[in-house]
Amino acid sequence: MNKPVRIAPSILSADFANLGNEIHACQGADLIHIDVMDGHFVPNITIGPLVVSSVKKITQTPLDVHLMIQRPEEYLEAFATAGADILTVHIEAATHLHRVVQQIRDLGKSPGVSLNPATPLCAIEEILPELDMVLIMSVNPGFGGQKFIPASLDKIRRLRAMIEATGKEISIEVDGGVTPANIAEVYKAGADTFVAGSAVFSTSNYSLTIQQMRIECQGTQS
Ligand SMILES: O=C(CO)[C@H](O)[C@H](O)COP(=O)(O)O
Ligand SMILES: [Fe+2]
Repeated sequence: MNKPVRIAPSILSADFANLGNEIHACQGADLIHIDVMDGHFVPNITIGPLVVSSVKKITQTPLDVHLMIQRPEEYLEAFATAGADILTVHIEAATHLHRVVQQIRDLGKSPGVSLNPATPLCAIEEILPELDMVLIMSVNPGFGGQKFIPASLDKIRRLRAMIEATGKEISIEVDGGVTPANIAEVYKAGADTFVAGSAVFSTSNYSLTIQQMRIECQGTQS
């Protein structure tokens, strides 16, 4: 069976002064990816729950909230109330990861765990069966518009094998430097969910770019 394809435009690269229209122009997106940065875990500050709740009011597309923050447990409820559908925390930022994942479930949200490029897959071995999604960072988190780190492909392949061994359906999301030119390779490696910030928002027709990225993946299916 062919793997599903989910395209998640990252609003980090959108025009924040025109955010509602920017999101509406992403017709065909499966998720809206929202990058939350605290200036501590990563060297940048972006969006809080207030913006998430405004976004929630103007779109029915599920919100994929990527928390690049220290002490994520202190903010989960605020982001859940604001309208996040998926809440992804970084393994490097959560000391009691099992408890954090449980908290996300208890809030009725879908839990994801993200790994920085230098974090080995063995770090998620124990928690993997509890997750709905693993987010592989294919750049160092903090900024949009960076180049895809090629070693991420092998990491995705190895993660797909780990997931198959659990017998569960767990998504692999890839974030950073994904473009129409490399998405097919990332899909073939085993990913099913693709964040695209600059690759979407630097084009004149976001919807068409999203469609093109999906077609690139489907072209690899037999
Ligand atoms: O989490 C992120 C950065 O930390 C962003 O989601 C990511 O960088 C998307 O931007 P681009 O597609 O331009 O690389
Ligand atoms: Fe992200």
